[in-house]
Amino acid sequence: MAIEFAKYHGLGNDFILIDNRTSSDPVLTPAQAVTLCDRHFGIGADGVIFALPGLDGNDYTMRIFNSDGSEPEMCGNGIRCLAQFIAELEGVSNQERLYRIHTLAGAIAPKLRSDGQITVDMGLPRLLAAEIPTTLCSADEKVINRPLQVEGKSWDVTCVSMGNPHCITFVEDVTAIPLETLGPFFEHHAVFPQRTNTEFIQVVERDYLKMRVWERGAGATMACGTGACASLVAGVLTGNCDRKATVELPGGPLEIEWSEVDGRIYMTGPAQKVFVGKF
Ligand SMILES: N[C@@H](CCC[C@H](N)C(=O)O)C(=O)O
Repeated sequence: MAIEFAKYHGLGNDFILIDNRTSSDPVLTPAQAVTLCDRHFGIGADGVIFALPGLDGNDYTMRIFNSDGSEPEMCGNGIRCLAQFIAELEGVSNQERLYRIHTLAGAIAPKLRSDGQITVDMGLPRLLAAEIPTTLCSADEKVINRPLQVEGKSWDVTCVSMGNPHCITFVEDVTAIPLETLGPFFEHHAVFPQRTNTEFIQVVERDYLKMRVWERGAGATMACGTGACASLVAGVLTGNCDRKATVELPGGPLEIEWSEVDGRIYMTGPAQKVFVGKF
């Protein structure tokens, strides 16, 4: 059986998109996703995203497998790509449109804008240790600037869940971080029972952050939408930044706002189709 796909990216965080609207289960297994994501023997991607029928009154459901086959709860860059992909499937791209998407992190609402950007209501950040989850402190406490020993060094970390877990640490210079060697030690640290995404953040201005990310299940990526949202929240909680800021990633900028009005996080950025194919 031939399966059609479209390749998309959000600031270089790239995905294989599958039209899965006729079935409520992904048409691929996690193992098949690993093969397709391989950059030498497959199509190459940070993950595979499935557009499934909506659940709980939502328009669609998003499921995603990381490039290692694990299934995360949410993906910020991925949901912008999914919204663009769905609009193309529906033949309504280039129009303003709001979708409600069921994810394992709850309902998420991406809005296609007339300027080509996509603004996503990412919901409320979750801050309690039990919600991350982490054993860094007791379950009902927030993890703000707590010391964590990694590779012989003490890092002050702040943990935020955007449905998926993030561990954020503020550094002088993001370019000096040996991401490939350090990243796996954070990801698999014993205090994170479901592993973690890790963001290294340099505060350039209170409204301009530079970020490098080591993603759970995908390694170093060019961008992470949930990571940018979690990092802005961590920046506010630690007094490092304003509630609205540009987060500059290796693949480009995301605009993030933690609304004072409703407490929700809003993320704005692009999604780009690269090519389509069949396998
Ligand atoms: N790149 C994504 C996050 C994808 C999921 C992550 N690797 C996890 O396992 O939580 C984003 O843009 O948010």
